[in-house]
Amino acid sequence: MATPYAKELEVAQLAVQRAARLTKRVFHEKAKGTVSKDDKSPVTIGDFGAQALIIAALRHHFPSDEIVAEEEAAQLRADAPLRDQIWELVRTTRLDDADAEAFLGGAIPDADAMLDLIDRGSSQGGARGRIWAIDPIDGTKGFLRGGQYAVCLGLMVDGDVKVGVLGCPNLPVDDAAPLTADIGGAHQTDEEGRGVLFSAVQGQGATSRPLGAGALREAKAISVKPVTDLSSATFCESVESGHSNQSESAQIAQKLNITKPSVRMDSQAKYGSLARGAGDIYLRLPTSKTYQEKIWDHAAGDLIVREAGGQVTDTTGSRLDFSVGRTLASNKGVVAAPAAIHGQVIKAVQEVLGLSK
Ligand SMILES: Nc1ncnc2c1ncn2[C@@H]1O[C@H](COP(=O)(O)O)[C@@H](O)[C@H]1OP(=O)(O)O
Ligand SMILES: [Mg+2]
Ligand SMILES: [Mg+2]
Ligand SMILES: [Mg+2]
Repeated sequence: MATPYAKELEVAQLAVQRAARLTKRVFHEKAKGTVSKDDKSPVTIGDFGAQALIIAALRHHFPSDEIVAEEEAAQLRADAPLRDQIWELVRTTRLDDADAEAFLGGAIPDADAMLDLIDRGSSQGGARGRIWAIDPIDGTKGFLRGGQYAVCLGLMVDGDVKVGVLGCPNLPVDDAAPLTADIGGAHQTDEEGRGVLFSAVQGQGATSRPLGAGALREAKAISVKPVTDLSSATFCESVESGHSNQSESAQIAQKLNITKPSVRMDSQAKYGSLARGAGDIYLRLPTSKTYQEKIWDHAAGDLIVREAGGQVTDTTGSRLDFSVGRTLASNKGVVAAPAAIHGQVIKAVQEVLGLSK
């Protein structure tokens, strides 16, 4: 019997790898074609281009699947120079391996087809059927700042995440590298030391491999690091204080007798770092009563950490619920940690947030 979701996994891994290749080209450009969206958050030509490439591959293999993606093409339809800049990027980005490129369905025919593909990400999500969640660049602020970012893709079936893939071009390849916020010293070029592809299928464990430019590279099984002494634990959180309450996380760390300062890192790279034991705890504490986390910001990371032996819940201790639409409308915040200590962490979170019963 074939391994469940083997094809979805392979398509997702190669699609993320190809999209990451496009984002790396933009990352090294001075001008990243940044425009601001109606919610004032930034988006670059890399976000749009990566979304087009990923959706092209998904449509080629799974044409009747639904897609929830962060970006939409409306702005591009009204801005021909921006559209053409993105089209040039998309047209010229492919995997080095001809078989892998053909497997993804080959080139997008023209700029209009590219716009239509970007707009295929408008599903409202929900609890029924096969729905992909795409964040083409998660951590756009990190991307613009020269920090960490991630190309994120997850597949939900009836609201339950079955496949998760994260492409993290700026994380060190070495799973054992200490967790640092910066992207490695100047000596580390892309090729030699950076770029990781994390993936997981429900019930089949989690892996990491070097992010390649062609066929998939050799994978290694990964797992969270068992924490014996909490006081030496490393906890990570957003760089952006607007995305997570950093004073509350400091109080929680104090309650847990954690002495090391937090590692502040952009994007779902934090989930990947936990899954391979580089970080121990991820705290994402609400900064507003109304903000609802997007499903594309968490689907892949949630599965990868849990398949690596971690536990991921919101601040009340409930699992993240991906079945209620484009957002995690029934959750507040995120707490991720090795399963053995998650209960202790949640207790401290609830005491500090005043949620304890
Ligand atoms: N108030 C908020 N609370 C939590 N996450 C937020 C908030 N505002 C934006 N985000 C999202 O945080 C994600 C990045 O997470 P991190 O800070 O850990 O890198 C982005 O996808 C960003 O969405 P957006 O793309 O709309 O800005
Ligand atoms: Mg965004
Ligand atoms: Mg995001
Ligand atoms: Mg994004």
